[in-house]
Amino acid sequence: MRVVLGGDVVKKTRANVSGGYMHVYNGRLKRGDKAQAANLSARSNHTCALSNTTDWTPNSSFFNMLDDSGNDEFYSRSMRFIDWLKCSGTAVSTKIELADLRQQSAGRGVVAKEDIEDDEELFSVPRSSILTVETSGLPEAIRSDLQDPWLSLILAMAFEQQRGKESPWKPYFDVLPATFDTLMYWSTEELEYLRGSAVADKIGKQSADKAFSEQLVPILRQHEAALDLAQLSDDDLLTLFHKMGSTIMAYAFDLESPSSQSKTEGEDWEEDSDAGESLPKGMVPFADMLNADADRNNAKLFYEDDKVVMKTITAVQKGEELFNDYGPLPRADVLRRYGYVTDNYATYDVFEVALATVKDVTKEHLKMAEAGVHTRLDYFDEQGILEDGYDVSRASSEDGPFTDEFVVLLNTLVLPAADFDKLKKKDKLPKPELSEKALQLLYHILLHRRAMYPIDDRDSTRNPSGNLAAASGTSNEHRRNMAVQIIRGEKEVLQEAADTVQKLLGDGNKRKVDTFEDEVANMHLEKKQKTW
Ligand SMILES: C[S@@+](CC[C@H](N)C(=O)[O-])C[C@H]1O[C@@H](n2cnc3c(N)ncnc32)[C@H](O)[C@@H]1O
Repeated sequence: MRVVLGGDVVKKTRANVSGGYMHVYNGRLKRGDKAQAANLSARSNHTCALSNTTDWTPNSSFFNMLDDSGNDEFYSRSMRFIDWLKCSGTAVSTKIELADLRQQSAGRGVVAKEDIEDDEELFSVPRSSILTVETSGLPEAIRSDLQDPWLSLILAMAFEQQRGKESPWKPYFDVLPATFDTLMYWSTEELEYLRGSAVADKIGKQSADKAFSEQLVPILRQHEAALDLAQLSDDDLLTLFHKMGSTIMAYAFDLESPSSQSKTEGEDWEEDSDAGESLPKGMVPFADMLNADADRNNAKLFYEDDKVVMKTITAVQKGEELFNDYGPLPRADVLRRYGYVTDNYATYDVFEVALATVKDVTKEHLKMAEAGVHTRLDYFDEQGILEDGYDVSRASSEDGPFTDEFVVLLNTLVLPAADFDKLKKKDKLPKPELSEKALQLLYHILLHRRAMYPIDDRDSTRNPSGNLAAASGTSNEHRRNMAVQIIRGEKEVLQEAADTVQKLLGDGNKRKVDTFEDEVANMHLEKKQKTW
């Protein structure tokens, strides 16, 4: 049995995708080596003249978003960025181009303009062009006050952004997002569209505010004379830090040393969610222009001593988009961290059963006293396997819908007292195969969990006044549509879990009504009647 101490368990992850906040700002990050980043010499300013290049001008086919007037701000920013990349030593294959994917609501992306073979180099970025705490101009006195890699990079980026034209990174900042659809930026009303999903509890805005206010702001106030940044009000600083944090979450990489990159694409490995937290983070210009779409991943970043190299990991045909790997994320997490949703991640959808729900249903269904439930949970905790919540996956997922930890917990909870005492004496746990009693308990947990979602999709998309949310085409409508997909996905997973349990129960399943949904509807009705 896999034992994980708290936190999300990421199964068969190809990139280390950690969760949580400070941890909110934790995105598509890979394993790294602190020493490597520390060895980087401070970055010299990019001073090369822009807009003088020949092969990356608007007339070249490298870039395909020409508009008639040539005045498109999106376009001109892209061109300045391309110029800047060249100045900073980034080498790009002639087989790819930065593309305008706004029509697909995907911003910029990278597309093959010729067939590309497997394992071909797409571009390389010198380590000195990666924006890190060390390569930024953040004064040494401030750097040395900061230990946390997230907070350090947030401050370094905020510092560079605030320098405006003085910053060597200006053309890069100009192609980074100014606004976000990540959950951090959803209003309370918009978050209501996600009612039932555990994702809304994972945003962590308050803990970020606390870390910014208690750690970053005081450091800046101490070094006021040295930084323009310190002239901002506390509120403006928090806004800027959130913007930088959200950018890092969706764009930054963990900086690996070549020796640490031993795991290969497609290899099965597991990582607990905190593994990437302490690694040095960096913004890798151009590598972060690749979008991602679940299993359509066809490129990967490789770490060499003095540069990072993006290579294909499969043959790519002309016209195809190049995709990086953000990991096997449920759509709720893709939305939370990256602010978009595509069907291709649906296969990774989960719903979470909070430990509190397990406790409540156990007490109700098994008529067990609070103390009895706690004795068992305490034992589970002593064994180091108690979690705040348990993810349930698609029935078709490789390891099945229920994790071993969840199964063992349920089996433990339903044991008769004498059997539990025996188990405890032997310092053992039940086998990870659901007993019949555990299946019955699980079915009730699923019913309760399902009742936490609105009875139909329209309920979650009504705003608090009961009206359907804003008109089509608005940002609010876009967010509502994304939320509907998340909630539908989670409800599907719930239905699949219920089907699995019913199947396993077989003849032992003497339900009052035929379907899971009917039982949930009855529960809703009973609840309503009780409140009348
Ligand atoms: C690393 S950046 C990729 C470059 C980005 N498209 C841009 O224009 O800056 C990650 C962001 O790209 C967008 N993105 C990535 N993959 C996407 C996809 N398959 N569909 C839509 N948007 C996507 C999301 O906004 C995400 O937060």
